[in-house]
Amino acid sequence: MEKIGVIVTAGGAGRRFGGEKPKQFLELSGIPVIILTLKRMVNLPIVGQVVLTVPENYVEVAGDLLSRYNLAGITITKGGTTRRESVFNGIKALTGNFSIIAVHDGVRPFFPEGALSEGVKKLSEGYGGVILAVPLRDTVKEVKDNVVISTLDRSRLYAVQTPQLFRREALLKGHALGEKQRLDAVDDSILVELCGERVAVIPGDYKNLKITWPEDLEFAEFLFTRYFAKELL
Ligand SMILES: Nc1ccn([C@@H]2O[C@H](COP(=O)(O)OP(=O)(O)OP(=O)(O)O)[C@@H](O)[C@H]2O)c(=O)n1
Ligand SMILES: C[C@](O)(CO)[C@H](O)COP(=O)(O)O
Repeated sequence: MEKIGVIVTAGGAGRRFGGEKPKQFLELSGIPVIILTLKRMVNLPIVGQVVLTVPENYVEVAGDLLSRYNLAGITITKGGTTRRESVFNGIKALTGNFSIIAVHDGVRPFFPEGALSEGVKKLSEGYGGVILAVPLRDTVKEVKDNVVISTLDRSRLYAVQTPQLFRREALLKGHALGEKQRLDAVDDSILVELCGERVAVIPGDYKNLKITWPEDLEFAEFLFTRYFAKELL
């Protein structure tokens, strides 16, 4: 099986979450979120190398955490001001010459276990990238000044998740464009899309929560206890 390079990006400040410590270092049942994400990632047979990005002033903290939780072989690098810059730093820190690179949010500890292998399978059909997404479950309306403009066709609307997998050249091309135009990209897929690459969607999971707002941590605690504690404790 061909191994892939993985960037776990955790270089953000967590402004929407708020608080002193970036959300990736907060704990679920006593274990830092970023450690849970890495623990579920590093031992997957498909993973050849993991690069972790963290805010510059957390590089040492992250190193100590990896030692404390016996997570060996992970390269730590400093993040950037934006997610795009952090991932770009991560790409530069990958030492293996992987033809497929996955990017994953450090604050999504509950990604589906088979996501990377499913993504690799889908990429082999000739796509530049593969992303995880789930169909929107709610009715969605466009609203302006508290008045409904329209009701959208939700059958075409998906909520996007990570991991996202890319052919190396497609990701490099996307990030080169992002650097050149100083784009503030919400994900890596958009950079690859802008280069004209086709990006496929495979099923994500509603449990693949991104910890963004304070109440997400409470929900994550529930998900952890209910579904993941057995695997991780
Ligand atoms: N400069 C940044 C910004 C974000 N991220 C990472 O990208 C993922 C998803 O981003 P988001 O939830 O937006 O994180 P933050 O930027 O930390 O949050 P906020 O936008 O609320 O400040 C997180 O794992 C976050 O750490 C990153 O590596 N570098
Ligand atoms: C890639 C991503 O996780 C897609 O959900 C991204 O980080 C989302 O950022 P958002 O600004 O919180 O939507």
